[in-house]
Amino acid sequence: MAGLRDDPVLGINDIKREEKELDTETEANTKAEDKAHQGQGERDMAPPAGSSIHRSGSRPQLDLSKAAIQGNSEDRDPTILLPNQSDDISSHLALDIGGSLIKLVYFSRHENYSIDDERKKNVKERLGISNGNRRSYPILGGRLHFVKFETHKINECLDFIYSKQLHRGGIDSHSWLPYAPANETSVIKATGGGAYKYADLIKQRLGVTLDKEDEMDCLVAGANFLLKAIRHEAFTHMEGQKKFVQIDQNELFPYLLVNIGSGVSVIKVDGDGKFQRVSGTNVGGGTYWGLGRLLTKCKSFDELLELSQRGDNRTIDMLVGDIYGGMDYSKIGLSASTIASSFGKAISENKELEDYRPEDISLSLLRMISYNIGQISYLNALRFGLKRIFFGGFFIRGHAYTMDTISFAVQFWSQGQAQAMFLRHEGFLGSLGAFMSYEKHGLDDLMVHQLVERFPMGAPYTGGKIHGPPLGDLNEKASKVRKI
Ligand SMILES: Nc1ncnc2c1ncn2[C@@H]1O[C@H](COP(=O)(O)OP(=O)(O)O)[C@@H](O)[C@H]1O
Ligand SMILES: CC(C)(COP(=O)(O)O)[C@@H](O)C(=O)NCCC(=O)O
Repeated sequence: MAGLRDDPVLGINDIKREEKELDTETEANTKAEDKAHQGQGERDMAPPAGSSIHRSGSRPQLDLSKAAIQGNSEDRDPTILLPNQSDDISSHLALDIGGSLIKLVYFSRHENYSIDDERKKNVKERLGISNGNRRSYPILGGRLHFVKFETHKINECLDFIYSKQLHRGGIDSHSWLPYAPANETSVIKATGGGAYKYADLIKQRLGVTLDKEDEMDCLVAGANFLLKAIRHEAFTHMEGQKKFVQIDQNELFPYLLVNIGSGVSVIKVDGDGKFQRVSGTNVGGGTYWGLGRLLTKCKSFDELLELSQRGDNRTIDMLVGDIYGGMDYSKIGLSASTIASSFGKAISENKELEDYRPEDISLSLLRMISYNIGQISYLNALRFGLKRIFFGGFFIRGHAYTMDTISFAVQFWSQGQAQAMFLRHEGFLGSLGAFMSYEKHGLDDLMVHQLVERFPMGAPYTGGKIHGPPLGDLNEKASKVRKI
């Protein structure tokens, strides 16, 4: 094939030979993929080669069949592979502009797309195989990427979008989609309050209009997509142990979704598009970061979280034992180590304000807010008789102590009847929902049992390391409560 790359003018025999090669390569790729699945012991879950979800009409669509997380089980905000994606979707980008963070989801074609592929595309087009706006040959996969920026640094986010030309369908979209109308991507989907607040700025900087989607609709759509379509998305986290949970699609609803962003929304989800926001609290992620910054002078959220890992909250929090002379208050099920009053010990007359360590303050604050949210969540689950509570939002930050505290509160108050679960794409529910809203991507058509996970099945589910004092012996405390 020497010289082909340099010489775009091909003879008909070259074109036919190219065409044959293309088909052979496609077949080989399919086989290789099937083999890879077999190697993971997941052959039974893979659909027959070439099968994909039902698609109607001739508009390019997102193909979620075989959608899977890329990377190992501990990766943060992992990329989602779409191995069967064959259409080059123009809806490349969606935004969730929240009170604290901007979340981006964007689609890219498979990285291996190369000049070779461009050559094959030309061949197809010359042969007249191209089918209007729909290609009739696979582009062999794509990816969903997840990126976030701080909302107050929105200009950095816009620079990023511009540098990758995401608002115009990606950096190489013009060579790829020569037939796409120039204004096709001039509207991008956006949700969150910032979709209203920053609409003018975005129009000014990128020349695009935001098509605004309701934040709650998007949160629910994003959560349902992840819970139905992505294996190893949801997990429990107790005493430092992370365990993935496989959710039977038929038993998913109803569930409680608690999104801990700047503030907290509590949503009862009954189905796709069927939900009710049943509660909320203004004591959320913004409270931890805002109050934490005031009290510790930390420069970043992560610095505040790191501080908490070296903290001991017992110097700040008033424990039951502090009040009861070191004893449990067993009659009402409280051990001596239970926090009786968050920050209650910071009133000591023997200490100056400077004597309270930022590390301890950060941990007290983290425990107070996480525990409180866990408790409110449990009460709402109880209100509606729900057993499963999924937590999303970037307050969680994949942080082991935060998740353990929330789980502890749910477990303790429900006496083990309700379960807290977390999502690997915790903070991207809204942006995913906005992305999905470009089209009805046919979630109902998805044969979820056919979806496969790409990281090795044998990956250890170790969970994050716990820093800080133990939360307490849950079994001991719970049994005490039951005795009352
Ligand atoms: N880098 C960060 N900067 C600011 N807040 C962060 C960061 N990482 C995690 N957080 C936490 O995430 C919260 C925002 O979560 P998010 O789900 O993005 O909500 P929102 O939509 O309100 O921005 C913050 O209030 C803070 O607690
Ligand atoms: C107003 C919000 C929906 C905005 O979402 P966010 O940017 O915090 O993710 C949220 O902050 C919230 O639900 N606050 C709690 C308000 C309340 O119920 O008291």
